[in-house]
Amino acid sequence: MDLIFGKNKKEQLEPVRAKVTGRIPAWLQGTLLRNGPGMHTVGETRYNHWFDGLALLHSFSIRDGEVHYRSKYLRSDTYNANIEANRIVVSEFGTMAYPDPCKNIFSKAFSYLSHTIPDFTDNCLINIMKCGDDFYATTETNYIRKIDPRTLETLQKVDYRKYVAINLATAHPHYDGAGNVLNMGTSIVDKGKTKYVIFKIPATVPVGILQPGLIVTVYVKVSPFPSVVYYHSFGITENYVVFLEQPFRLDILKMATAYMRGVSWASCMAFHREDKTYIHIIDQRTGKPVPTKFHTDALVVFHHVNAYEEGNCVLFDVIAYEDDSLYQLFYLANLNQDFEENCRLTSVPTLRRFAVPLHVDKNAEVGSNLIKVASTTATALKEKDDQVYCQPELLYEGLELPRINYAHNGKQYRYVFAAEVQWSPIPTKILKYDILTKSTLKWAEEGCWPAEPLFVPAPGAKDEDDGIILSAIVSTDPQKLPFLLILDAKNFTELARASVAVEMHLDLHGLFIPDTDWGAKSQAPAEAPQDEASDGHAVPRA
Ligand SMILES: CC1=C(/C=C/C(C)=C/C=C/C(C)=C/C=O)C(C)(C)CCC1
Ligand SMILES: [Fe+2]
Repeated sequence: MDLIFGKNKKEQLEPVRAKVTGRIPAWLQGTLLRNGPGMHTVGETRYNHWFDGLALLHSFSIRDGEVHYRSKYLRSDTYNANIEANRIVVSEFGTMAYPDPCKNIFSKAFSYLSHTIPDFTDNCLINIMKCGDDFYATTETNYIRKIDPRTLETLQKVDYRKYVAINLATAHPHYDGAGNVLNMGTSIVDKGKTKYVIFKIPATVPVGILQPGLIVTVYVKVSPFPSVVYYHSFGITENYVVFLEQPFRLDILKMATAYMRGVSWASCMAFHREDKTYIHIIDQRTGKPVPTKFHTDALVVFHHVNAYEEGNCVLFDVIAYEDDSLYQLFYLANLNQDFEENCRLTSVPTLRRFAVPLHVDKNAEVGSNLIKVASTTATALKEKDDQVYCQPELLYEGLELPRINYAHNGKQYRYVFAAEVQWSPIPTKILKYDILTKSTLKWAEEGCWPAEPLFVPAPGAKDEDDGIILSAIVSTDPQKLPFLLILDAKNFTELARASVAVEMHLDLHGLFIPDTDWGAKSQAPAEAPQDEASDGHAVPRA
């Protein structure tokens, strides 16, 4: 397992041509760009957690039935400082690092006191964000790194704090129809208060870099210090934002002393199973929340799947856990040979649908179900003190890394594409879940670990599932090369696979850039391949 998780991956700087079998649809022209941790050891030092690894970008360029692969480490300030020192000198989620190991406790304390809130890492390893014509690697701190999606070169470092008062921001922004970015962030101590901020980055950002003043704050929710909710994503409907105040919290007082105590940020996070989860529904135009206090049981959600409005309700779907075991399992010490034993989730990720009434009749009877929508069995029960208790509908058990046809984001939809996971967090299958018929289609192959399945719509698509699924597959079998899998999203049959003789890493998230999307200013990139497929086999043209 260390081969897949802990081993440092080599970059593939020159595009390498993949060996394609099957037929790639002629319309599929563009670049699949993805991000994830690729290096966990620097010199003699090793990160503790898989989410700490240095960001390794990789891309599959698909053009005229051919596929070219390349990968490059994000040259973040963190990467450069580590490589120069030949050891880990910047703290990450699960690893606290000390730039100068000779410093005693007093100088450590001084170093802390001179940074009331630490300058977090710019190791943007989680996702890729599109802003106008620009692309950024993202993580959950205040930094994003602009990248060149063609060459995977690292460009400017952008500090969100220059534009909006936040210390943390999600790596899962949303986009509206005009391409404006909607994201959420947290200001951890602003005049003694914690603020959750919804902000917008207009798509008209000038080519180059974010400009001050271009980020517009939409909503700020304030909660008393020191409670800081940890959240990894949020949901949007046409008019609302769905924000889950889950009892999975960062303890700011612990964080303030973590550096001195020599413990990681991750150790300052805790799940409080005795608490409730509060559901906030915020009007995007006014920034005002629906005033009723909606709550549900304690849960942990990393990924929102989709949300939409129906019959005076907001319906929203999430992948929910009953504890925080997911983050515990990704400590590299667990991801070793005894992986099967060490790596059992104590709670299986489940797809759950919540229904929240937008208007609550003050006279409704206590105990009555306020949901009149026929499409779900989720309930919202009126309580004595005008609170509403939401009980979700369980749709499917054992899935993570959900994706949808993004044209249906915020709207009614039918299909969830995801990786199937059971008691271990490692995906072994790709799955299509039909919410209407509650049926599934699956793809699996011996020893194959699929990445998040990404849906790309076919041109002129009519049905929600008219298109293909892209997933990068790594294998536990050393004889089997990693490959890009292309499935027909309708019936889940394999259309093609593109194998590459490289060390591919298990990644997290990414996006597909159709060639038609490259800014008018530039052409789709031409590849100058180092020809891997020149072994005489014909590369089929669709
Ligand atoms: C560095 C750092 C953080 C990083 C968190 C990361 C990197 C989380 C990654 C989560 C993933 C990959 C989840 C997948 O489902 C915090 C805790 C926000 C705050 C303190 C500083
Ligand atoms: Fe994520």
